[in-house]
Amino acid sequence: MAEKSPLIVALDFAVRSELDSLVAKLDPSLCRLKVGKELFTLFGPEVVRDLQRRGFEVFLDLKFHDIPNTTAAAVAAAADLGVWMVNVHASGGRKMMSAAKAALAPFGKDAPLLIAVTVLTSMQSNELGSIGVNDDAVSQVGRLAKLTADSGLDGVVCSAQEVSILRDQIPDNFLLVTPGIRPEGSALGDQQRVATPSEAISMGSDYLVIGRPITRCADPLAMLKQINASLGY
Ligand SMILES: O=c1ccn([C@@H]2O[C@H](COP(=O)(O)O)[C@@H](O)[C@H]2O)c(=O)[nH]1
Repeated sequence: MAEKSPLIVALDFAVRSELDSLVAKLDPSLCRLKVGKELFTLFGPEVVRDLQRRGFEVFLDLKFHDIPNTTAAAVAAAADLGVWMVNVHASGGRKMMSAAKAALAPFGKDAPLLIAVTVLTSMQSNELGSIGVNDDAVSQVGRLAKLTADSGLDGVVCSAQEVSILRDQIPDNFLLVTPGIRPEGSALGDQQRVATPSEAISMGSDYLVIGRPITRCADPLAMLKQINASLGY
């Protein structure tokens, strides 16, 4: 078992005071934090620096998806910011992902982990045809995970439902980061391919991304501690 909790709390907030009030209750020994598109668009890199000053490792979840030159520059900018993890969309292709990985070479051991999003956890297999994918989610995730590994990245974002199948297809140290985590009794919201924290860990997820079930519950700290305890942390 890893020494530190595998939980990454997704900070999806529009109101700065609500963010600050939650973060003040958390502790870097309990979780890492994820800054996504909403928070970064509203508050910019300073919000990342603020979380880092408080001792948190930050996953910058901006899911870059652009031509190789632009994506590589964006990933290098994230590395300059000192984030722990950053991501791109695997559907940007091999050239884009390889360029992003190459852009991290100058950062050496200080480079962030670079992972790629496969199929969003808000999508079901039956929606993939509408975006030109004539396969189910498991097959498409497997295809994009292999492409990501071949492009030299550190791992993928997928749902916990694909993890046990993926483990047979990818290198041992390839990271599987799984959102769509819902503790028993939590509302699914827009998530479709879901698992409980214990299911995700027992299937082999390395990191669990959890937002609303923690951030929108009456006592976020108690919920975070309860999930950690259920996983043995
Ligand atoms: O496939 C994906 C990729 C990213 N996410 C992000 O994870 C969190 C999940 O938040 P919840 O409130 O627990 O649903 C959110 O920030 C997404 O942008 C994802 O859900 N699925």
